[in-house]
Amino acid sequence: MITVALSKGRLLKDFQRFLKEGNLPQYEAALVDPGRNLYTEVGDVRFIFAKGADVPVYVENGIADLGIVGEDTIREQSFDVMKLAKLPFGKCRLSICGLPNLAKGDIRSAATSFVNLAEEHFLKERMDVEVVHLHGSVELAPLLGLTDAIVDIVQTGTTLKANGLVEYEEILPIQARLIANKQSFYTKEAAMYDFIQELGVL
Ligand SMILES: Nc1ncnc2c1ncn2[C@@H]1O[C@H](COP(=O)(O)OP(=O)(O)OP(=O)(O)O)[C@@H](O)[C@H]1O
Ligand SMILES: O=P(O)(O)OC[C@H]1O[C@H](OP(=O)(O)OP(=O)(O)O)[C@H](O)[C@@H]1O
Repeated sequence: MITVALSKGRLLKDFQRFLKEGNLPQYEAALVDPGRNLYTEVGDVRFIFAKGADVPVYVENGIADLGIVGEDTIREQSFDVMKLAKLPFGKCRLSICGLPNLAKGDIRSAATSFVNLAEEHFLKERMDVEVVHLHGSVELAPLLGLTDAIVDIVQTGTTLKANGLVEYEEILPIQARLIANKQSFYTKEAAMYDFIQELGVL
């Protein structure tokens, strides 16, 4: 038995579509609507449904052998896991955004849920920017004068446009990643390869 950690949000829906397109009905059917179930088993594969940010925690600690998580999650906080493959879904980007006509030199503060990634970028760019941590609805910050800019995920641009904000600079392209526990390939080699082979992502 191998355990695969999945998020319960948009990446689960994307993975379901991926399974449907990949003609893997046995797994797709099990994931259609887990409801309040936090795990399900299909043959020798157990899927657990976690908060996206917690997926790498289960993989790093060997509770899960594999996991599907956004690149942003495993870049914002480092985890001792194997990054196996980029998956063809969950595509978005982490960008600097703000009100129109904001000059780069005028950015003195930026709100974000990705403090480490934002501070890493501003340090690299030698920009003296105060990073303010928010947990969500980050677009409010420049609208209400909390910060000059934001560092947030942009996918379609709909949220920015709806709030009169513009995207200035992409700092990280993002897509879903398949990650693995470092010991699982030694202890469950055959089962790991069988499942990954079925997904066709390596
Ligand atoms: N518009 C978007 N907003 C946030 N994350 C996005 C977006 N588009 C793609 N993603 C990717 O999806 C991941 C989040 O998906 P996940 O399934 O973990 O949770 P969610 O859909 O954000 O729901 P929640 O975090 O509220 O449970 C992000 O880490 C990012 O890699
Ligand atoms: O470019 P768009 O397609 O508008 O997507 C970007 C928006 O989506 C996310 O918010 P959301 O509320 O969906 O997710 P969250 O709960 O992680 O903030 C993100 O924080 C942006 O606000």
